[in-house]
Amino acid sequence: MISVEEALQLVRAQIRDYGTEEVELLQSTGHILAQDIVADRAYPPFNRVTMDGIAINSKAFSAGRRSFKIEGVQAAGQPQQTLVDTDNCLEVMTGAMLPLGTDVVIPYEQCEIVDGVATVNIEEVSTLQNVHLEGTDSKQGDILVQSGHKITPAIVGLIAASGLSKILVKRLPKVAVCATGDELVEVDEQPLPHQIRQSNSYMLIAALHAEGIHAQRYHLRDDPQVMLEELTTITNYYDVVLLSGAVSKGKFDHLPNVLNRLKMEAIFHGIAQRPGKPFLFGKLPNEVLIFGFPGNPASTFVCYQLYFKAWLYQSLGISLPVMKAFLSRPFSFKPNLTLHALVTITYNEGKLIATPIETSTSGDMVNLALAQGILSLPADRNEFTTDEAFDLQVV
Ligand SMILES: Nc1nc2c(c(=O)[nH]1)N[C@H]1C(S)=C(S)[C@@H](COP(=O)(O)OP(=O)(O)OC[C@H]3O[C@@H](n4cnc5c(N)ncnc54)[C@H](O)[C@@H]3O)O[C@H]1N2
Ligand code: MOO
Repeated sequence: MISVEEALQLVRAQIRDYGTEEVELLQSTGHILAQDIVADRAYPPFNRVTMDGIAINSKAFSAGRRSFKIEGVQAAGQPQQTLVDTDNCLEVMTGAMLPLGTDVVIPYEQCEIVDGVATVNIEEVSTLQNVHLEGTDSKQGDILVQSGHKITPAIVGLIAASGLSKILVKRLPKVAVCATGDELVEVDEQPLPHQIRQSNSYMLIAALHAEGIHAQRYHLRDDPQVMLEELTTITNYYDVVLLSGAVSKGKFDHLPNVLNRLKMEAIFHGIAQRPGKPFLFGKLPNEVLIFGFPGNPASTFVCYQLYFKAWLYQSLGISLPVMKAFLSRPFSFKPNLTLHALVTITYNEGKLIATPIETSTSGDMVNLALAQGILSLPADRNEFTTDEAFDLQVV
């Protein structure tokens, strides 16, 4: 068995580059930009009114004028108007262009309007108050988002503002998620007393969605010949196969043998950790990667979060956020294994505090569902105090 650190190194060493592809902007969240996003106009593109109210000329105000006849209304979406008489005002709406001849916006709350005349009840104004000046946020031609960034919803908004409905992104791997085991039935089936529903593949596919990956789901029965045939087809089409179950020592844990017959190079099988000890990782002659997660739900989940994501982020050239958190109470764990404790996370006096979730085994999917993070307690000791910070991955 290898250590967690060795396993992570071996996983990260299998970098893959799947090229680039064009995607619809609304399908791009979670992808990595493969082009710079350039401002096709300034931000904001014009002097933008930021309060509903009136626009005046500051010279009139300085000369002592406090009542302004309303010449008209400048709405958002209307071409720029001009204040004809600088002793007058125009009503202006948030998002409108600041009318020519005006340089101060006074909100309605500071005016009283009677019979088409706005009287202001303030004694001081400053030039360009309540105006978001053209080009303050960026100039035309500036790079707004650099290639290599992970696309967030706010970035989607900015790309839309830049006039692109399709963009170039790094192609994500094609992923198959395979549940194994004769005990598994479909979600909408009623299980017999000896059966369970196949929840791990749903958990994995949901986790992959957050990375922008839309995986396909398969169920492999505990029959080595059928498994071999199905995996032959699957591994000819997908870049990565995530399997759950059938990797430990049981009589029906056929996966290691079947993968061996597919000529998989086993990069490792077994990590000194809990959960997820029998994790099997390998690559096929056609470079397809195999993540054989142990079937217990917490094992599948933790191995996905720690190892698959480490590999994915490394391949995409982005960093997986590493945080540190303190235990909420002293903790002891006797086996010489790294314990990936499922935790809830709180914040106290500038520190992240991780509280281990009481859980029975790695088969406990009920308490797994409460986890907000994974706190990794190293294998080299058995007692863990509250004054040392440990690696935390938020899930
Ligand atoms: N003699 C030994 N037995 C076991 C060892 C060992 O080292 N020696 N390791 C234990 C550990 S640790 C784990 S973790 C499990 C992993 O076993 P497998 O990867 O072979 O998984 P299965 O036996 O197929 O299933 C384990 C458990 O998980 C349930 N399961 C499987 N797939 C799904 C799914 N898609 N959705 C929901 N639940 C699933 C399955 O029914 C079993 O209850 O092995 C220990 N044994
Ligand atoms: O890998 Mo197992 O997860 O310790 O139950």
